Amino acid sequence: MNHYFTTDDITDLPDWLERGRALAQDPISLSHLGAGKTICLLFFNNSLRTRLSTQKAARNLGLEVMVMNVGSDGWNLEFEDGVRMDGGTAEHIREAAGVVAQYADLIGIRAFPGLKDREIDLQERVLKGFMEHSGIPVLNMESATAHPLQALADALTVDQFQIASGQAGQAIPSGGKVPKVVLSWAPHPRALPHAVPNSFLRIFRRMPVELVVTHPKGYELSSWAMGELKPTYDQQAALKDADFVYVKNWSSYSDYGKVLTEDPSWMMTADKLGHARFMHCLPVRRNVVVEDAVLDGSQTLIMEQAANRTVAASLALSHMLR
Ligand SMILES: NCCC[C@H](NC(=O)CCC(=O)O)C(=O)O
Ligand SMILES: NC(=O)OP(=O)(O)O
Repeated sequence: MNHYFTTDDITDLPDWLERGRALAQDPISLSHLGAGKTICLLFFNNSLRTRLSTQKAARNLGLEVMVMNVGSDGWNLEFEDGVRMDGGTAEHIREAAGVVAQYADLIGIRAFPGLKDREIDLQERVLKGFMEHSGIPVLNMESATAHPLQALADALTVDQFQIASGQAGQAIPSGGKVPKVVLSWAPHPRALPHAVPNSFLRIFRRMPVELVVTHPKGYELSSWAMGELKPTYDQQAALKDADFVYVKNWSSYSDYGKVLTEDPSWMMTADKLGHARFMHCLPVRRNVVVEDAVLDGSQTLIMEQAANRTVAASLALSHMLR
């Protein structure tokens, strides 16, 4: 069963990037793949980009699309086995997943973490419940721990801008030096998940880049995300000679789900960015995470990232359909 749950489901990343470049040029070249099949997209949380780009990609592949805001319009789901359901949950994941599979050939799911209980969030009960009980391929549209569609779009974007500097598909500029990519934490008033930085690091650890992570103390990410990487707590030092700066807030992982600081000195500014390209997954809070001058300036890649979300979804769906 070909799920797309994390970027680890990509076995040959250079091949995916190459096929992504072709799909960006000719988005309907695989329109036969999904003919006669249906995908059901289930949203437990808000979305703009994921919802629209996944629908667009599905249609480009010839799929029929059904979308449901299951968080607000569906029944409250039970995930525990063997319980007496006389409380707040009306339907068990076993029936819900099996029923969706009666109407669809593929399922896409967005289900954010509660950010209250780390062990529960790490279980990925929604995504794994659908993977276990539906019997059909499942697409992760941002779960508790991973956002593999965003990360693939980000990898495609860096790859694309290295092509622009003359080294097609290598992500290596002509001088032979690999690009320096910096993930920089930013302040935010709310507690946000770890899915975006986790998947960003999981995929960029496999790219031919120099990867640097910077954040305040207390915001260390999991060893699953970081691997051998060590964070630097000095943002200015981290940003020196950067080629791509990826800005994102996340809440504490060790003091789980807490906002430890909103220190505005971590906000990205045009001055700090220097000559680097700016990246963010969006949605972004202006003048909290990043100042207007960066978002409205010429070094931003946010629209290219958003465009590549359709390419990423096409790659993931074609993997699932094969
Ligand atoms: N899908 C992209 C990011 C989604 C989510 N951001 C948010 O919820 C921001 C909401 C706000 O700014 O209030 C996150 O960080 O994982
Ligand atoms: N970047 C992203 O996933 O955006 P949405 O939350 O709007 O889908």
